[in-house]
Amino acid sequence: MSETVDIIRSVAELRARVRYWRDQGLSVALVPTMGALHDGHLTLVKAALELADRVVTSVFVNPTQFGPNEDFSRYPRQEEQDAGLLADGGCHVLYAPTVTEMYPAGFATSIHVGAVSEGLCGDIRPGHFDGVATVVTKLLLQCQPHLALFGEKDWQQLTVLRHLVRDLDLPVEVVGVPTVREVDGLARSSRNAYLSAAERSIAPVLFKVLNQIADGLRQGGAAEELCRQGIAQVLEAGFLSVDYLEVRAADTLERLTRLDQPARILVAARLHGARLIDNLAVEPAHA
Ligand SMILES: Nc1ncnc2c1ncn2[C@@H]1O[C@H](COP(=O)(O)OP(=O)(O)OP(=O)(O)O)[C@@H](O)[C@H]1O
Ligand SMILES: CC(C)(CO)[C@@H](O)C(=O)[O-]
Ligand code: BAL
Repeated sequence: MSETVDIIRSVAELRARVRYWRDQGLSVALVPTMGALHDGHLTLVKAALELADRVVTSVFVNPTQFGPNEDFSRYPRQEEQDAGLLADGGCHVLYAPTVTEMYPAGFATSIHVGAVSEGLCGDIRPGHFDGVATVVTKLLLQCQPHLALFGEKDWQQLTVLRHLVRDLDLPVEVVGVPTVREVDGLARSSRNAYLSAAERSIAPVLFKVLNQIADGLRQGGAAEELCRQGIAQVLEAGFLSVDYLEVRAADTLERLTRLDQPARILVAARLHGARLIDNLAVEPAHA
């Protein structure tokens, strides 16, 4: 384990470091994050260290993926603590560019990934996935890693980024990492820090409902009815609203009525303190 992690803030310095590694024949993995690191992020770093010789973790709270009424200004920022966690986790470089390094004056380009960006979080957070696709393209071109790792917790994001890399022939392998959960099933998320104690005790109902719907689908149930019951259960538990609870094809994110192909059940719901998302894989018996 390293005791410190090198902090790099400029594209030029990051490029030089990665070129130096590549010249030595070392492989490089990038773990993009928005910081406030938790076990979910550290699991991505651990997976990256198993797959590559050198690991860069980026911490950048990307303004362009937040809507005007979202939590950009209050999103947790704790670089010193993040640097300590990354050092303990064996990460080699923390890449933490400033907003002006990432978006210099006059920046005017945006990347839109069609189809899989629409619906679900794409409808609820207009422009969100354009912001994500644009910043991830920049991070990939700045770092030029062999691999980039993303969490399955953000399944629509992972799907969008797989399409982005495929459609633009970006020379990087996208690796998805299964969701890391608390013991009661709640997906680890930086935004869990916004929850009050009472909300924290309600939050695991999301994972419970996802599992119930998966069981219902495996028994031949109709997706729409199972989701309708699930929404009622989430609201009854104390959530203020449900943005969506849907069964989609795992790869194309097309809406499914029954479990006739590998699927993902995806949910986003709001407590007073935070909007939480989660999802669960479910496969037909003879997929
Ligand atoms: N519980 C988790 N398990 C696996 N991967 C995760 C988990 N939480 C986050 N990640 C992944 O870490 C990367 C960085 O995510 P991010 O920094 O937005 O953290 P987050 O906890 O998802 O925060 P937020 O509260 O903003 O959703 C993404 O690829 C995300 O999918
Ligand atoms: C991929 C990402 C780092 C892009 O800002 C962000 O959307 C996240 O943390 O999931
Ligand atoms: N983890 C997804 C980033 C976002 O919610 O903006």
